[in-house]
Amino acid sequence: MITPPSPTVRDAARDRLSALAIPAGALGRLGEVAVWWSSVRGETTPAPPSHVRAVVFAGDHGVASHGVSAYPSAITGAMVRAFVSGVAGVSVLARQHDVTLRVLDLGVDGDFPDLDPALGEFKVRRGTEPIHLTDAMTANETRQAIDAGRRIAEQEIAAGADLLIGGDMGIGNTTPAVALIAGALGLAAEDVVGRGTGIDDAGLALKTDVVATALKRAGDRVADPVELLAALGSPDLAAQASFISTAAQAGVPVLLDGVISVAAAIVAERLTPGVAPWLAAGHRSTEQAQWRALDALGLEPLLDLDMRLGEGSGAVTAVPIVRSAALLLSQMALLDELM
Ligand SMILES: O=C(O)c1ccc[n+]([C@@H]2O[C@H](COP(=O)([O-])O)[C@@H](O)[C@H]2O)c1
Ligand SMILES: Cc1cc2nc[nH]c2cc1C
Repeated sequence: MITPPSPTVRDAARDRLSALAIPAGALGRLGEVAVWWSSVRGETTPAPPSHVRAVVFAGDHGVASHGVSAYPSAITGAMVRAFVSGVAGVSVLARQHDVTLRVLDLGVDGDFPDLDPALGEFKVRRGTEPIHLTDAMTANETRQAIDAGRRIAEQEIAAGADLLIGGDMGIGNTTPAVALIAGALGLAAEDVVGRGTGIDDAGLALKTDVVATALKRAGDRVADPVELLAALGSPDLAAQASFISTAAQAGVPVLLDGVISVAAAIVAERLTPGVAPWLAAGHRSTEQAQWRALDALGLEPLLDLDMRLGEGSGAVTAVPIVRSAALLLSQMALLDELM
C-alpha cells in the first residue's frame, strides 16, 4: 500500500481555504484542486507546479488492422516524427504552458533510424498481437515494459519533476485501453467501448465484438494486473501504468489525460494500491470508459471540452488550472486579516 499524501497538511490546507478572503466555497472545484495540490506537495502554501514533465508513450496495436480505428497504423510513426519536430498538438500546448515533453517508442511497428536512438531506448517489441485472438504480448515482454515505465518515471523524477503527465500515441490503442478498464472493473464491452478516432456505427459494433471476445478470452486472468496487461494491453500501456505507479510511490503527483492514461491509472492502482490520492484528472474525454474509470478512482475531471486527442493534450491544457489553484491558496489574503 502506497503512503497517502499527508492528511495533516490536507486538513490545514482545507482550513486555510475556508479562511481565505472569499465567500465560503466561492472557489468551487478550484478550491478542491488547491487542497489536493497542497496535500501532494506536503505544504499548506505550496508553490505552483514549475517543473511539469510529460512523456508520450508510443506504440502500435495488432487490433488496429481489424477495423477498430478510423485511421491506419502508419499514422503512429508519422505522429512520433511530429512530436520529435515539435509540431504535434501536445507539442504546441506543452510549449505554451512550459511543460517539458519527451516522446518514447515502446512498441511502434517500425523504426526511426534517422532519429535520436534514445527514442527507442525502451522499445519492447514491434506492435502487439490482436487481443481478441491471442495475448497482446508475452509475460516476459510485459515485465520488460513494466520495468521500462519504472525507469522512465525515475528519470523524470531525477530531472526534478514536481508534476508528471503520461501521454499516448498509437492508432488502435483505445481498444486495449477500454478492454483493460472493463477487465479491471468487471464491466461489459458495451459499457466501455467508444468511437476512438471517430469510427461509424458499424465500426462501433465491430469494436464492441472485438472487446467482448478479448474479455472472454482473457477470462479470470483479468484479476491479476500483470496477466491483464499481457492478455489485453501493450508495452506502451504497461509502461504508462508502471510510470504512474512509480511516481505515486515516490510521492510525485500525476495529472491524468484521456482514456489511455486513465486505463493505465486503473492498472497502476491494481499493481500498487493507494495510487489514486496522488492523481488528478486533467479532463473528461469523449470515451465512456474514461468516465467510468475516473469514477472508480474517485476523480473528477478539471476540464470538459469534448477533447479526444490523447497525447497528454487534455492534461497539459489543465496545467494552468493547477497553477491558479496553488497561487490562490498561497497568495490570497485571509478574511480575518482584512477586518
Ligand atoms: O485520450 C482519449 O481519450 C482519446 C480518445 C480517442 C482517441 N485518442 C487518440 O487516438 C488514437 C486511438 O484511437 P483509435 O480509434 O485508433 O483507437 C490514439 O493515438 C489516441 O491518442 C485518444
Ligand atoms: C492524426 C492523428 C493524431 C493523433 N494524435 C493522437 N492520436 C492521433 C490520431 C490521429 C489520426
